Amino acid sequence: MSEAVLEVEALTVRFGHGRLKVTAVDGVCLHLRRGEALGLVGESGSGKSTILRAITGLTTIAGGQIRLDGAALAPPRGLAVLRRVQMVFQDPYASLHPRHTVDRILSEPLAIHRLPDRERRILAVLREVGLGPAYRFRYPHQLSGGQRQRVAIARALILEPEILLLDEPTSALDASVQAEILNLLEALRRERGLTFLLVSHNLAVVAHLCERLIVMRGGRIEEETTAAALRSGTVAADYTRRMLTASEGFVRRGAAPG
Ligand SMILES: Nc1ncnc2c1ncn2[C@@H]1O[C@H](COP(=O)(O)OP(=O)(O)OP(=O)(O)O)[C@@H](O)[C@H]1O
Repeated sequence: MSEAVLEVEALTVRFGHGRLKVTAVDGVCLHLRRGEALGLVGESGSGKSTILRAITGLTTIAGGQIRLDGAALAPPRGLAVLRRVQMVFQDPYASLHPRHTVDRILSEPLAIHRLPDRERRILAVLREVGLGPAYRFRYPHQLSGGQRQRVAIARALILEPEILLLDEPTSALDASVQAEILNLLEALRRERGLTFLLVSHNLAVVAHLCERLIVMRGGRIEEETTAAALRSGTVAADYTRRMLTASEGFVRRGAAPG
């Protein structure tokens, strides 16, 4: 078994001041091995997105440590770290600049990271996410929701990251498009040997992409389990069982997204 590429140790994140202080993440530990896909599930407000934001350095941490290949990350994140760990957000409508073409959206990270071969990289990554060169000079409003999310994935991939942090990557999409994007992500992980940390409220989505998952509740880890245990309904915590029941039809339909 390979070593952990990403380690989160006793991560604590707080927001607000005084009596309004909220502990959004409370001593969370998680480890990701290279090439693994780990899911983070849990009710709204349980701290899932905050963990991803803390890893990328978008959120200041109050305690704990985040390590990449054994090296502790300090704020602000350097370009080398940002290149290795890329994030894909839920809403491709909000995450793509409305007045920038796909070409410009994909060129920007290359310019920031001073990567050569712009032309070759853009055409290659568009092909990889299933969009031909015809899409290169379109604006986001000239794309469907699924195509926009493909562009958002291409923008992350163009830097050749090792780890993708996926924050509800399919929940803004129609069910049929969700399945296409999940299949694309699965293929990319296999072909590029990527490591995924996926946040989703949808247990079927997590079971589709991840072998292992962590159930969050109130900023803490409630249970660590596997997709196989979810499918067979053999989860330990009552809370996880209730989530499973609430994910209507999950057990009956197996791990199909929807
Ligand atoms: N920037 C912020 N300022 C203040 N409080 C915040 C901020 N970001 C998150 N929180 C609070 O931290 C807690 C955890 O939020 P977080 O977004 O991580 O939850 P989540 O599990 O991702 O929820 P959801 O599934 O709804 O996205 C919540 O109580 C939220 O209100």
